[in-house]
Amino acid sequence: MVAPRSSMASATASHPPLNSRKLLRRAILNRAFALAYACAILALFYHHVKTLLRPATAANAIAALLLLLADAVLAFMWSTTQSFRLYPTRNEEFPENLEKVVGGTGGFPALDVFICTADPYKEPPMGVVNTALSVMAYEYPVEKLSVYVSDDGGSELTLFAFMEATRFAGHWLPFCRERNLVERSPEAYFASSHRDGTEIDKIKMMYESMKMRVEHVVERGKVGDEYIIGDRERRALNMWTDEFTRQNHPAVIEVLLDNSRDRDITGNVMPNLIYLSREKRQNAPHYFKAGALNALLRVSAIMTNAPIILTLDCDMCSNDPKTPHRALCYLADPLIDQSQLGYVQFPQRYQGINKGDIYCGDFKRLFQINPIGMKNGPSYVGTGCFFRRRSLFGPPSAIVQSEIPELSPEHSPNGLIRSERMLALAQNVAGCKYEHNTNWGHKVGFRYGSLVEDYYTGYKLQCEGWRSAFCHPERAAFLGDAPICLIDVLNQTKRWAIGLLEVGFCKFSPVTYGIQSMGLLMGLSYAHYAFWSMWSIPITIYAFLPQIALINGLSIFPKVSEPWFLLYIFLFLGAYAQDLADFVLAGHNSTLRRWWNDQRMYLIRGMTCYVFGTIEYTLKSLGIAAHGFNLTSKVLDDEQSKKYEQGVFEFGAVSPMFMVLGAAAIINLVSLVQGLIMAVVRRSGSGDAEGLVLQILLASFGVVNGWPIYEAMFLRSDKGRMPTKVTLVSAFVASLLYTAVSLA
Ligand SMILES: O=c1ccn([C@@H]2O[C@H](COP(=O)(O)OP(=O)(O)O[C@H]3O[C@H](CO)[C@@H](O)[C@H](O)[C@H]3O)[C@@H](O)[C@H]2O)c(=O)[nH]1
Ligand SMILES: [Mn+2]
Repeated sequence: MVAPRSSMASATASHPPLNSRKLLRRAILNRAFALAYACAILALFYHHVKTLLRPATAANAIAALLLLLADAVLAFMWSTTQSFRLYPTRNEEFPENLEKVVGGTGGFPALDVFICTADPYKEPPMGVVNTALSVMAYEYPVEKLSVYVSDDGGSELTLFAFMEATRFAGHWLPFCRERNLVERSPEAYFASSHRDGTEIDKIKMMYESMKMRVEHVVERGKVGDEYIIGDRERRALNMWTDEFTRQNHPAVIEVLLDNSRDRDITGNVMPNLIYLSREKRQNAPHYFKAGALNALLRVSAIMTNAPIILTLDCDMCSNDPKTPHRALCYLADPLIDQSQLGYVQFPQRYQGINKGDIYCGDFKRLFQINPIGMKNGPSYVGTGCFFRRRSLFGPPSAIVQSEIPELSPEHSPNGLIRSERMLALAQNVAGCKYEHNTNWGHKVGFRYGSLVEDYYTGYKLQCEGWRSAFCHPERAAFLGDAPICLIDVLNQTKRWAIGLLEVGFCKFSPVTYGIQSMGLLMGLSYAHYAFWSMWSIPITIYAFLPQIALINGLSIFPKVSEPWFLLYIFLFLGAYAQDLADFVLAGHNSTLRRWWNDQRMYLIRGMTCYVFGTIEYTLKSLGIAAHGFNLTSKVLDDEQSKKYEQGVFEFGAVSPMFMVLGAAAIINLVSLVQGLIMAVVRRSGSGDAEGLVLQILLASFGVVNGWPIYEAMFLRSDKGRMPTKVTLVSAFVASLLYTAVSLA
């Protein structure tokens, strides 16, 4: 984060403070614990080496080697997580002082908001419209606010929805202002407010009828003639000819609202609203979301070129109309070195998460816990981030010149945004050949080369020397939708895992380039994510190996009476206790149950998306297969929603990922039963079960965690149960492992 110059104490009389940053007390505890834990890890490796040097049997030697591998990876991951724990801080903002410091709202910078959407069927246009309306209604000087919507789906349905939204906004914006609403996405407002009144009824009806028209058009897949109102709309929609397809079409730029002309029903200025669908050609690379954001960056530069940019995904709405004020508490603070502060990131927070958060949809560690510990400020997470436009144009010390002067962050556009000259220029920079042989995506703009363009872009900016600030107000600034179906959750994380590996193994890897550019701790923070999928190695080994050994009566951990036993207990409980403490201290609905489900999802991800992500990444690196950006579906199926609400796992898909989970669950159950029998037999006989205790405990842990899987395989009959085919394959894999090992 930006130097402690921003602390309250340094606020002068002429500048009341805009923010404060405090080191949390737990920093001391964390450091002491890190020291103790590091010693324990060293002791563990000493023990491993000792065992390896004197293995009792060949099986013991193989097991010892695999355990060493698992623990080496765990130790690496542990060391990277320390980068989040040594300097945890809490930030606070004082937006009430903002106007005083910058000299009234006149001192506010202009703000361009970018919203991305990519498919009208997976991302229903009404959702995108709600996102846009919620930010158009920001409590911000309207003449300084512009909203740009990028439609990578190239869909007339989305454009149509925005034409409707434009008309509705004329009523909605004054409605929000007059009533001083906090919820300014109509969907959220109407869902939560049950107040009556003719005014409210009227606008609600207007909203519902717009929604009906839009949904009807989406259902039909075409904008019927009867829905088209004016000539301008007809002209725009006429671009969708038969040759116009999603992968092959010219750029479409529609200025839906122009603040120099358009007024709401009370005669007030409206913010600019621009629809953009960049040019797509089949043979031209389009770089997914990063490409879309760069097109937005250029088109907005031509039209408004605001110094501050907010990026938003279409599945996220504003939940607080004063959010830009909070961001400005950093981006306009005279006590912060503004030439270094690149962006202010708000955490991704979600609505509609079920009570126990069974799929870890909150991603608390990723979005809320780890960011407070990053020394130079958090990474960029793709949405809810206010950028200084300048930060996307080279390091703080040396601006990278643009190909045309109109794109420079220093340029001030003049002229009307609907003027022909401007539209022609915008059309040009939204072309798919525009970036050819330029710095875009490499030194300028959002960076190409990874499916997690957000992480990669933030990383490259921080390597260049930009700092960032984490802003986490009590009331969520934005609320998004998390996937509510297990297979969607796993596919999303798989995409992230692939994207992260792309960065981990590129020539700018955090472990080499990152550490050199940003120092050890920041480098480790980024390395932690880059090699996120390495969790799969220890998790898979610990889910199968000790259990298979147990089935064969082979002891691979220390006996209860040995001191090494205590070391294992300390390492396990210590890590879990610290994880629990971090989780609970993060607040925002941190229940014990949610933590338990969170750790279970760690295990599930470890055996599924991280493994398959690594495989896909490897295939792609070898040139055998290619992967794209699999959009997460935002469509809610009623039955699925209901089941999710009840906290029931949804498995109803035939996926190899589920087969691995099923096999692990079966192996754990069988080994636990067999282990317990063996323990009883050996105790009553002459044998010794002491050496199997840790394995029995581990299998019990696996079984408790696997409960939803057993239910889905053997007890449920609904649509979300494990498909019989998956259960059969899982059982087959488990029995293969069983026989293979017992023969050995
Ligand atoms: O070719 C594309 C693909 C995606 N998107 C947009 O990208 C956003 C994120 O897509 P989504 O399917 O919602 O992915 P998530 O996994 O939910 O998104 C997380 O991960 C992404 C990187 O993989 C980041 O870009 C996101 O900000 C972050 O929230 C959406 O608004 C899409 O419309 C595009 O504009 N063009
Ligand atoms: Mn999303």
